[in-house]
This record gives sequence, C-alpha cells and structure tokens, in this order.
Amino acid sequence: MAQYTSASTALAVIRLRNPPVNALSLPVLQALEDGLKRADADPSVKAIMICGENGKFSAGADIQGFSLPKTRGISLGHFVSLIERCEKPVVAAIEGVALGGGLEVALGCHYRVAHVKARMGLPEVTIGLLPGGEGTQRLPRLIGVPAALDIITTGRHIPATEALKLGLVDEVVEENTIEAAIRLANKVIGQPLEPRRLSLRPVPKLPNMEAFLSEALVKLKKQARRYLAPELCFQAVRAATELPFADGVRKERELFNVLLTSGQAQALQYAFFAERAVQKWTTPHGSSWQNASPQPIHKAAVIGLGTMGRGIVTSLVKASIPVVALEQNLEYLNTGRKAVMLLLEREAMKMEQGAQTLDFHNPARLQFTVDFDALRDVDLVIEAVFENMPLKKEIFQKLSRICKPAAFLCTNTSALNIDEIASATSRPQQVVGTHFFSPAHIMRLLEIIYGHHTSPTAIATAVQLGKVLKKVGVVVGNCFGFAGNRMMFPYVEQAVFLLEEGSRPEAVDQVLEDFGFKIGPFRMSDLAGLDVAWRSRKGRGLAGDSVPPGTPARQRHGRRYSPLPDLLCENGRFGQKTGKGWYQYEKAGGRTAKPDPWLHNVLTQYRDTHHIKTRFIDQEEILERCLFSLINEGFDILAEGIASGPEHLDVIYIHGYGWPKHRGGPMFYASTVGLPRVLAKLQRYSEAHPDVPALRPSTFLKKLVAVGNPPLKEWMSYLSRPSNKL
Ligand SMILES: CC/C=C/CC(=O)SCCNC(=O)CCNC(=O)[C@H](O)C(C)(C)COP(=O)(O)OP(=O)(O)OC[C@H]1O[C@@H](n2cnc3c(N)ncnc32)[C@H](O)[C@@H]1OP(=O)(O)O
Repeated sequence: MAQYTSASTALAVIRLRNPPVNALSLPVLQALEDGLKRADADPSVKAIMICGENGKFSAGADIQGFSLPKTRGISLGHFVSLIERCEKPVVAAIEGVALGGGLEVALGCHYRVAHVKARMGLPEVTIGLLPGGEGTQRLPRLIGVPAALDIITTGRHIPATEALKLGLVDEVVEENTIEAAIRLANKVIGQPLEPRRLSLRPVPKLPNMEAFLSEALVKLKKQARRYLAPELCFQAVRAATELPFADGVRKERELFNVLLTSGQAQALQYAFFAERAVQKWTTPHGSSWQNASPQPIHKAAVIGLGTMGRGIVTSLVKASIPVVALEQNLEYLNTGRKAVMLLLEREAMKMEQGAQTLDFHNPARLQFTVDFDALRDVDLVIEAVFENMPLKKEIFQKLSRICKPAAFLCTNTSALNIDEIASATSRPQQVVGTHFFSPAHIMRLLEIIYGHHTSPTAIATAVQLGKVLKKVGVVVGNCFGFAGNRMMFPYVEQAVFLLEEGSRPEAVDQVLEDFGFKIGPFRMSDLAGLDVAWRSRKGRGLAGDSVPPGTPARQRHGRRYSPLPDLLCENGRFGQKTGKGWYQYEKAGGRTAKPDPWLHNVLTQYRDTHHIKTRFIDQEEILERCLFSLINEGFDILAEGIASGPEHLDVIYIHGYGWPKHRGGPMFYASTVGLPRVLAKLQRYSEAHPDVPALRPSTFLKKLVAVGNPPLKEWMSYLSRPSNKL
C-alpha cells in the first residue's frame, strides 16, 4: 500500500503502492502516515522522499471509495498536514500523474521534482467535487489566485513544463526523477523548512483582487448551467483570499461536504466509470474486447469532404494517421481542400499554445484526390458521403474492388442499415459503421456499429481507431438510428407534439436548457438543419410526394404524426443556414435565435385548421414527455441487445447529444427519478395520447418496476435471454 525503504542511511523513501494508478485508499494513507512516523522517529533519517510505484505518483483519492460510508469523514487534509509538519525535509518525486489528492499530497511536501512527461492537476471539479485535501488553500498560496483558480475550476491537467513556469514544481527532469529527487533531498538537509510550508505563506496579493474575483464568478456562472462544483470550487479559493489558513480549510471542508452529498458528484463519478466501462465492449454473439485484436492502421482514406468528412480528415491528421481525402470531382475537391486546410490551421494554432506542432502540409500525410485508385494501399476507409443508400452501396461496391482485401470499410452514417451497405461488398466482415458527431474533429463520441457479418477484428479496429482519435467509442448493434438517434427521435417528436398542443419552441427549449442541455431540441434542429431529417422522412414515405393520397395530415401508419417540420421546410426554412427555422436569425448562417412571430401565427392557424384545442402546458409535462419518451426507447434498446448496458447509452448521450454530465446520462437520471415514477408518468401520458407508441411503457421498464426497481448496475441481469435482433 505504501512501501518504506531507505535510499541511503540518511534518506527514507515512501513509495505509494496501489495499482493501477496508486489511488489514495484508506490503507495507502495509513501506510503513508506510518512511514512518516517511522522516518521521524529514526535519528539516522535526515530527509524523506515520497514517490509512486510503476512510474505514477498518484491519481488521487480512490473514487470508488467516495460511495463507501466507512471512508466518508476521513480527511485527506490530515495526512497532507502531517507531511507538511514533518521536521525533516520531504521531497515529492512526481512521475506519470499527480492528480487530485495525489497533487495535494505533493503540495504538503516541502519540495517537488517532476519528470518532464508528468501531468499534474486538481480534476475533482470534473467528478463533482473540490480538492478537499486542503488543495484549495495551499495552491493559491504557491502559484497565486488566477492560476490556482483556473486549475481548480477547470480540472485541466497541466504538463510539467507549465507546472515549472507556474512555480508548482521546483525542478523538471528528463532523466531519472527518483535520482533527481534524492539529489535535491540531500542538498536541502538542514535548511529551514518554515518557508517551504505552504500553509504558513500568505496568498499573493493582486492589485484588483475583488474585481478579478467578481469577473471570474460571472464567467463561471454563465458556463455552469446548474453544475455546482465550479462555483463551490470558486468559493473555496475565495476563502483562501479572505481567511487565515485554518478557517479556509474549515470552509473547504464545509463546501466539500455540500458537493459530496449533492447528487451531482454521484452522477459525475458514475459517468467517470461508465466511460471506462464502455471500452470493455461485448456483443450478444460473444465477441468482446478480450477476444478480439485490433489491426494497425498505418494509412486511412476519407470519401466525401462535406461537413462530416472535413472533420474526420482533421481528426485523422491530428492523430498523425496519413490520410487520402477523396471527392467525386475537382470542384468539390477544391472546396473541401480549402475547408480542411482552414480547420487544420485553426487546430495547429490551438496546439501551438500547448507547445505542440501539427504537420499537415506534407503530401505523404495528407493527400487530396478524385482518383479511387489512390485507395489501393490504405488500411481503412471512412465513407462520409450524404445519407443516400444507393450512393453508399455504389461506393462500397467500388471499394471492395479497389481496396486491398484486408482493408476495413467504414461508413459514417447516422441511421442507415449497415447490413444493407455491407451487402454491396464482397467482404461484409470488414464493414463497420462509424457514426461521428458534428463537428467531427471536436465531438468526442464515436458510435461504432457492427452488422450481422462484422468480424470481431473489425469492431476492435474501429474501437482502437476511436482511442487514437481521442474519442469515446461506444459499440452498438444495427437498427434504424442505432442507439443515439433512435432515442433522439421520440424526444424531438414529443417536442413538436407539444407545439401542436399549445406550447412554443422557446418554452420547450427553455425547459430543457434549464435542465442542463446546452441547447434545446428546436435550437438543436435549427443548428443541424431541418432539411436533413426532411430528406430522410421523404425517403421513408412519411413526407412529400411518396405519401399515398388520402393519408390524414396528422397520421402515418396508424400513428400520430406532425407535419409541422415538413411545413417549415416547404417554406424554405431549414434553420440557421437559411436564417429561418423554428426561430429567426439575423441572417443566413446567423446564430442568434429570436422567437419568430411568423411561426407563432402559423402555429395558431395550424391548430385552427386541425381543430386542436390549445392548452397551457407546464414545465413538468414538457420535461417529462421529452425525457421519459427518450428513456423509454433506451429500455427497448437494452432489451433488444442493441446496447450492452445503460452506461453505454449514458456515455452516448453525454458525449454526443449534450446531455448534462452532472445528471449522469438519461438512464442514470431515470434511476435517480425512480423507475416506478417514470413508468407511472409514461402510463399517464400514454393514456392521454394512445396513438403515440413512444409513450407506451417499454416491457423491460415494466419488468424492472415489477421486480422492485433494482439499482442500475443490476438491470441487465433481469434480461433473461438477451435477444439481439441481428
Ligand atoms: C477529501 C478527499 C478528496 C480527494 C480528491 C480526489 O483526489 S478525487 C480524485 C481525483 N482524481 C481524478 O479525478 C483522476 C481520475 N483518473 C484519471 O483521470 C485517469 O484515470 C488517469 C489517472 C489520467 C489515467 O488515465 P488512463 O487513460 O491511463 O487510464 P484509465 O482512466 O483507464 O484508468 C485506469 C484504471 O484506474 C482507475 N482509476 C483511475 N483513477 C482512479 C481513481 N482516482 N480512483 C479509483 N480508480 C481510478 C480507472 O477506473 C481504471 O480502472 P479499470 O478498472 O481499469 O477500468
């Protein structure tokens, strides 16, 4: 847990030991305390070094432990103070990571030496907490309020070189950190320790401290959207500027306890482990991350340089994978090339700020072509043309003729049938869906869709590619809309039905934005472009000329249907790009949404035409109908084996659909609301709207309620025979 050894007669070494990341569990902390006491009591020991096993200092408190009652109330600060009070110099040798409590332990030490590749930070805010080991009080004393506030409220990891500039570490070394720390420890034996004890230092003054803090708070509040931790982190740092150390620590503890019991911390910690759980993918056929090996991707190709293709090329270049970018003709190629170069220049500028470089002018790294023959030697192709099945099939047929037999063929589609696309090739086992989210070089989600014939190797390769591209890859089965969009359809459908019944886009959006979404469903549709879904509805016979004559305006296939989105498109209102959609914008391509009297009039006329009695719809109904219909679809997806667990759906929603992370994802949210309540509400709404299948409670949800509302992690065990549709 923490190993005590001697580097020489004069130097005691305490090595934190708790694989894989030396998390500070209770036994680790107790062993650290024992080591300190032993070193203190041994007159031959003149200095102490603290390091971590296996090249990692420590990733902080054991996050699993926060939910265990026996570890609550144990103060990390007690151990950090013990280090600081030590009468012999204590040096931290930081390799790998020193995060959260790990960095707080290092801040208790009198000196810090870091390896050049080490990363440091206080990421507690990202798991709904604040640095509760006196870090909010020591860090501002060491590096000043602006830098400390930035590190504490963003949770960002900082590289050792930046840490040195900030004064967070005393020395950065390229070679052996332990030896450098030993050298430093020997050098400082006998030097006074008072100036090295951070708790005794004043917080460096700023001429405009009050103004600085007020401005920082306004900025934080604007970004926070009911996410508590950043603001409480701020309050703790402000306490450091106003109170003596001991009072500041008391305030830190008080605020920490508020966060610990807020519910948001649980949601964010759930999300932390969910992100890691989805990496361990499985399919209902028994293939999994354990029995499939990815193939290396030395060179890739992207077909189609529209919005998605441009982002995908940018991601690949950033990940140092040589890319061939292909378009159908020179005109499109030139437009695409300009757009890609612009994106890459912006990315290069961002990377330069972090002292990194991006080489994209070398044709061996990025080649633009209209010639399919240039794809002969690539290991993987990502087709990113628009959503048109015949076009995609034509491309895949060509690819299976041209590409080498081992090449993987990926399709970037948001809804289309992977099996049908794969049927156009001679190698369906190599075909896999890779659903990127726009903008593809920024959004972290990658939905990876396996078809009936997709090989485990193809899945593993797509997952590995996702990791290399720094995405969160989630493996799902093949169905219309896969997992994410399939859940999104009923959500958007409810939003539109609510308009028919009496609400307005701005009212619906407000409720969902207050819940924590970055943008509500109507602002989102305007941003994405209403024409995309319109084209898809026309293709599926729901809108346009393909609807059989005599079909009732508000019904399709015996279900309720709203032609309102079609009406907008027929009027050329495609959203932001045309300057008009559910809202009006200052110009085509404008971003500031304003309520539109035109739309309000149309809604009134529409309700009159269809004899819909307008009623007042309260916030609770808006929230529940939108969210519970989405969650209901999630239960069906789980029951069909399309996703392997609720965590997968939650990760998809957090990283692809702007679901507020501090609410843990839709399925976690359902578990906090309580499944009996979700079921009862769905039953009520379904009775009121019997022609809306999305409100009819899922059989799986009903089963979970019938067996007593088990905790989320047990849900999947109630699916006796996971039945995959494939
Ligand atoms: C009053 C007390 C207050 C204390 C404040 C704190 O210290 S709170 C904790 C703050 N620390 C963090 O938030 C760090 C979280 N960890 C990470 O960011 C990353 O794991 C990492 C350390 C940067 C390593 O990333 P990498 O991609 O290399 O590996 P994984 O993320 O996959 O992690 C490997 C396994 O380790 C588990 N794990 C990581 N950190 C912790 C932790 N702090 N507590 C418990 N477990 C942790 C992670 O879950 C992985 O486990 P698997 O079982 O292998 O999936």
